[in-house]
Parts: sequence; structure tokens; C-alpha cells
Amino acid sequence: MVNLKNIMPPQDVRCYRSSRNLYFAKYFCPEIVTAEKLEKERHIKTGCAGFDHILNGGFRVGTLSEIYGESGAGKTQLVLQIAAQCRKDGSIYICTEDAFPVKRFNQLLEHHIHQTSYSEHREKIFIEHITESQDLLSCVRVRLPKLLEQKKVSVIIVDSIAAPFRVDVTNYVHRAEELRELGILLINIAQKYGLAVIVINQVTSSFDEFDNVLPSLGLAWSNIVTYRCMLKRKGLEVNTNNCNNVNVREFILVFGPDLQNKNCKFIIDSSGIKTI
Ligand SMILES: Nc1ncnc2c1ncn2[C@@H]1O[C@H](COP(=O)(O)OP(=O)(O)OP(=O)(O)O)[C@@H](O)[C@H]1O
Repeated sequence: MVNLKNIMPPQDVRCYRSSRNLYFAKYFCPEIVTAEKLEKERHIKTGCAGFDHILNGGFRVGTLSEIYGESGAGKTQLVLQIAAQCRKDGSIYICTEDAFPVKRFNQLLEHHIHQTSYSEHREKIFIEHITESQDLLSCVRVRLPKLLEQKKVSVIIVDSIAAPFRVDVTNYVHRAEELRELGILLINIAQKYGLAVIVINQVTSSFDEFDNVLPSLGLAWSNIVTYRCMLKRKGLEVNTNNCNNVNVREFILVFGPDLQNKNCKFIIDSSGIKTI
């Protein structure tokens, strides 16, 4: 596994940072995502057939997807599984809360990757640990483009996007501006390098009319997200196969420009996520 901190900024990005106007011209004009364009794009599989079916093949390359849900709903499990089954190209995993869960990732690799390519695959995941919003922005502005010029990567995961922006928020306008810049930078990267960006978001203490928890970071962030999925804990249900109680969860596609709102139930075991 490779630490992103060792990667130096590219010359052109350093120039753009010194000139605010040029910087805005380069990074704040993302291409418009049309339905025709989406149709041609590749998908990053989730490693779970039921989820891929709802997402019409997986998370789309060139877009920014969000997975949100309460604690223990399985958000980290899902993104680890996505990183574990990206066999051909690498993945970038940015942790903003806990350390990267190596044990869980290795457990998933054993199920998704053949033993012979196990160590080779471990070399293809680039891990960064960032806790401050400014550090996250600087990583996305500078280190990610540098790395992506050198390595083929198919997915960037941020676990979670909320943590660096939830500490000591006093200036909400400034936070909204930072989130907007971050979102646009990530979408530009997704389109330029042909990869999918998947971020985990936490929930607020508010509920919608159906008693579902709401994602944090507000409207400023919601407007940037292309696909939004929710994971939900449903509680214990009897498994008809072995008559034991299993912890059932639900995957819900909340919105996507070209997809219907659908949902499915799933469980988590050592091999990962399975729809039921
Ligand atoms: N190997 C495993 N076998 C069975 N269940 C597992 C396994 N690994 C994880 N789980 C289940 O997944 C749940 C945790 O999922 P995960 O950490 O992905 O949740 P999360 O939504 O990311 O939570 P948080 O927001 O607190 O990080 C655990 O409560 C556990 O029930």
C-alpha cells in the first residue's frame, strides 16, 4: 500500500494555485453530464449483483456518488468491497476518521481476489489519512492529479466526506464554498481520468416525512452529488436457509439522473455484502 504524501505536486497545478483567476478557470467549469454521455460511460462494480442491478451496472465513471446512512449500516463495508474487487486498475482510499481497516480489507480480498494475485492487488490501493478540510482540498488539488498522471486508478473513495467539515463549524458560508470546490475538483478528476468518485457521508439528527435520517452537509453538498444511495439497518430477521436470526439492512437508490429509485435488502458476512 502506498502513502500519497510521497507524491509531489505537478508544476502546472502549483502555477494555477498562485493565480486565483486561472485556478477558477481550470477547476470551476466542469463539463455538463448529459444522459447520452452517461450511457457510454463504464461502471465500477460493487461486488454485489443486487446493487449493480439497481445501479444499472455499478457506480458510473465520471461521476461523484454518495453513500450515506446511520452508524453500522455497512457504508465502509461497501466501499471496501468496491476497492477489493477493482482487479485491473488501482484505487485511492482517503480515510478522514479511523485508520484504514486493513484486516477487513484483507478478509474481503481473500473472497474477491484469487490467492496468486493477492499481494499484487494490495500494491494497487493508495491510502491517505486526512482529518482537516484544507488538507483534503490540497490533496485533491495537488497530490491526486500527480498520482493519476502516473498510475491508472478506477475509483477514488473518501471515507467520510463529512468528518473534516463537521469539526468546529462556525462559518457555514466558508464551509459551503470549500465543499463546492472539493466536489467540483473531484468531478473534474473523475471525468479527466475516467474514474468513479464514491464518498461516504454521515447523517444528521433530522428525519424526512418517511422517518428516514437525512444526509449531513446540507444543500450546498447535495447539489454536487450525481448519485445518492442510502444504507439502512432494518433489524433482525429469520434467515429461511439456516433458521438463524440475521441482521438485515437495506440499500436504497435515493436519486440518480438516469435511474429509477429502487431498493433491496442485504446482509453482511465475512465474504462481504449479499442481497437477500
Ligand atoms: N466480517 C463480518 N462478518 C459479519 N458482519 C460484519 C463483518 N464485517 C462487518 N460486519 C457488519 O458490518 C457492520 C459495520 O459496518 P460498517 O463499519 O461498514 O458500518 P458503517 O456504516 O461504515 O458505520 P460507521 O458510520 O460507524 O463507520 C458491523 O456492525 C457488522 O455487523
